[in-house]
Amino acid sequence: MTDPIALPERDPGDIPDFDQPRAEAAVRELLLAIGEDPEREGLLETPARVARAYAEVTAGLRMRAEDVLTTTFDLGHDEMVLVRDIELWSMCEHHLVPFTGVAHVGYIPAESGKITGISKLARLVDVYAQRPQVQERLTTQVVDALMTILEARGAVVVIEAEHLCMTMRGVRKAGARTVTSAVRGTMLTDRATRAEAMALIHGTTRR
Ligand SMILES: Nc1nc2c(ncn2[C@@H]2O[C@H](COP(=O)(O)OP(=O)(O)OP(=O)(O)O)[C@@H](O)[C@H]2O)c(=O)[nH]1
Ligand SMILES: [Zn+2]
Repeated sequence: MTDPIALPERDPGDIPDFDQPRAEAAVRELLLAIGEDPEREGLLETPARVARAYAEVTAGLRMRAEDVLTTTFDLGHDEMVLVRDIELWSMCEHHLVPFTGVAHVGYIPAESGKITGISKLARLVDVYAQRPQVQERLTTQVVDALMTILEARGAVVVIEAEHLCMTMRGVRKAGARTVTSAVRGTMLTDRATRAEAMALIHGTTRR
């Protein structure tokens, strides 16, 4: 059985284009299944709208991490870079409802000092967030991309998110936040570095 967390990365080239008519037909079916009338005025455009919304929130399936981490500079900077509180919207693959929160993404550049633009770290989060996901996989995919594509010496990703499948339905526990973290390379092996990253993430060095 394949490990549901460590899903093998699919090449976006192997993923068919978003099938708008098929998605519209499925939404229409869902409306019928819940006992609604897809022909009533307010719902006439709904299948097309919902389909477009799904295309948007799953756009990451057709994107490659290496295509967003393109801009790299050789600044000779080899100290930690960390972007905190990157807003995040993703979709839980179990219920297809959103989970939302923040990602904190940090890395220690390669010795060559190869770094990327800070906005690219936020784009990287979106590449993996805009797909049906589980939070654990999202976390490890982002950290592994930093290690392989930027050849970072170390990397850390912490995600704090609220899952609507836990708040709007099911167990209905509003406010519960799930925290996941993934740590690689020197961030894992060097205690001081790791402590520095965690202090930055938790904002204890802010003042
Ligand atoms: N580990 C993990 N679990 C998740 C994530 N998103 C949703 N889940 C959980 O996936 C589980 C699916 O469990 P099931 O028992 O099959 O589904 P369910 O009957 O709808 O479960 P309830 O949500 O408890 O009502 C639930 O416990 C969800 O809370 C995630 O990102 N990571
Ligand atoms: Zn869910």
